[in-house]
Amino acid sequence: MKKILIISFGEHTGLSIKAQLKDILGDKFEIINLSVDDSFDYCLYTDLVIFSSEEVRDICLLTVDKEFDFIVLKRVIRHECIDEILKIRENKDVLVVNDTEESCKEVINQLKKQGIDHVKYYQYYPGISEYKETDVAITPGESHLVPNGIKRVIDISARRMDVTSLIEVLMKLNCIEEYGSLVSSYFYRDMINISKKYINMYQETNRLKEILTNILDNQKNGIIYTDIENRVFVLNEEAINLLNISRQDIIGKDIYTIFKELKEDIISINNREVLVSKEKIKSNNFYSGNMIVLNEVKHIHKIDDELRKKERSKENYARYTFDDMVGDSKSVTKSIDLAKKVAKTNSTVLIQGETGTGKEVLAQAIHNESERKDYPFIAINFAAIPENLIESELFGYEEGAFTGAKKGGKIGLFKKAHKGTIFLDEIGDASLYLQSRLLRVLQEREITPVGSTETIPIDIRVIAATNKELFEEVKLKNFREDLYYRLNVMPIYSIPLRNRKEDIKLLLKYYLSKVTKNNDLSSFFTEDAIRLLEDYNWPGNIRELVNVVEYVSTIKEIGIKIDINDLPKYIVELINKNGNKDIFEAKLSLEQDLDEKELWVLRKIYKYEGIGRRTLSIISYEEGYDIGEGRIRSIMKKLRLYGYIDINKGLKGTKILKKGIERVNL
Ligand SMILES: Nc1ncnc2c1ncn2[C@@H]1O[C@H](COP(=O)(O)OP(=O)(O)OP(=O)(O)O)[C@@H](O)[C@H]1O
Repeated sequence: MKKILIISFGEHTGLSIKAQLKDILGDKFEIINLSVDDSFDYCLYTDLVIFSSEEVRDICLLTVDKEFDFIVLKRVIRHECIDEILKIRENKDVLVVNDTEESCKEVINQLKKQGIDHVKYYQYYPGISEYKETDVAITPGESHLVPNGIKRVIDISARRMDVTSLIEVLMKLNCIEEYGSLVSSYFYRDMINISKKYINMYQETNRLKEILTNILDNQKNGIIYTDIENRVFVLNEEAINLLNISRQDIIGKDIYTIFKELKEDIISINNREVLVSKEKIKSNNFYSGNMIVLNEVKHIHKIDDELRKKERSKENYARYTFDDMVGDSKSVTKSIDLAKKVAKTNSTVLIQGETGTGKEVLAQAIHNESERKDYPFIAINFAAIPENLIESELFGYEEGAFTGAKKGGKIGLFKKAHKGTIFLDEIGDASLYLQSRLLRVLQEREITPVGSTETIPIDIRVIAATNKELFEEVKLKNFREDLYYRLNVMPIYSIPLRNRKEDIKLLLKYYLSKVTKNNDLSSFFTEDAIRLLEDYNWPGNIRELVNVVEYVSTIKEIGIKIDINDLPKYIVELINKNGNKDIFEAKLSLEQDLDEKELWVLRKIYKYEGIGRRTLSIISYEEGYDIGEGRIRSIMKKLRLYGYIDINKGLKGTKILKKGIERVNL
């Protein structure tokens, strides 16, 4: 059996050459591999000695003075490993890692010879005293030698024999006839693989190009991509359409032959208003081109419009319509007819009326009957939000406008209401300072966020409401006269329940069917109870009536009608004592309606409007009342039932009502 000896710097290289030879020659030859550091004299008389490189040959021949047959291999970097190296940025420092200095040099030479010379190579091998600090390394199968700190290692595995070297080996061994065809198919296979790879890449690139073109062409915005020299590289259909230019006429052209300058601005292009913006594109952290976006202003308005319509579906939504307004009485019918007419206009509305008469319901119904119904309905209660917060709630603020301001700023309620309706509830409670701010908004129809100098135009309909006699407040100089007249363009009065007694039965029926699904009053109440409820003056108006219905439906037992004694005690006592006259003067009877703890809670709500159950409970412990959160909840329910407070979620919070204030001040 013929023998072949392979000599290389490292064992790894020798083993790889051996494997390649075996792949072609099979087991017909005995193949030994040794390193230059081994003693190889004893086996030099083989049929052929193969040096893995010229450097190896030179070292070996220096130490040996025998004649023997040898060849020096030419080796090449495997094609499948080249792509990764080609992806490295030009002029990047790259470490070439191998087991010895010579083998490092060999790989570097080889890379350069094969034309891969766009990067700067530096050697690294075990024992090197100093080496270039970088974050990319290339190694021919010696990844374990790569020093720490390298982020990307490209393993090109051991280089393979060049075809000419293989033919030389076969000729020296005298077996070219036998193995020639095998060699050609061995290398041919390689070429087929390369071709396959490039065909796949080509197909993939075409597919990606097609996807990219589809994505770009389906954009509503015009998009133009330029290279770093501002030459147009690609653009989509919408850009072609907006610029009214053919693709061929613009590709490769300097973008500044089309646009004088490219700063974010609205410009007119072929009689269309277009918002132009330019952004630098980075690829692997390097500036690689620019993207110019052309956005037709009418599209922006459309998106804004859609967003605002969506906004409506959240908390900024008006639930009530005129269909929800129960009432047959002449006064109510007249008031609803007027409100329906007002709804069709864009005028500011001022709704005045006692608490609980349905001012907010009316405001929502007007909004839903108006052309603004698909846009937000934003309500803000001037009596429920602390004075220092109202300004930023209404007008929003810029980032960093004050300590504690949210990052990115905040959109004010006026801006949120754009295109819709803003409901300024309890406007009579607005401070004089806020009144002057509001006056400006109503006059100028623009807002200035807190901490900003920029004004934002707004298109809103204003509906204000109050349970104060606003004109009296003007006379007392608590309310600005000019603002009063600005608001009082369309005055509507919300009628107290005691002035529309014929609606009481209707309302009882309506809410009974809502709460119990039963709309037969006579099977629910005794006649006396109904009469008493009709006689009652309802100082808390419809809200109080709703609470009473909720109360009686909770305590009602099956088969037993609600009688006078089942009604809330305070109603019965007031009726007995006063024959339904001068209800608010019946202070004595009221004194017994709340126990000490209940009164304490009412007082705290009066003092700290908007206060929550949890805080109330904590304060109660501090002040020695020891009232748990659960008990506070039931006390609050009772206070609401008695018409002393109104419990709202969100911005409004818990609010003391007129009747509650009177009770506290007894
Ligand atoms: N016409 C109506 N028909 C049926 N229910 C009504 C009607 N008007 C008001 N309500 C009901 O009465 C209650 C109080 O209404 P709303 O909050 O609109 O009164 P308000 O006058 O705004 O009160 P406040 O001045 O205390 O804010 C709500 O539960 C509402 O559903």
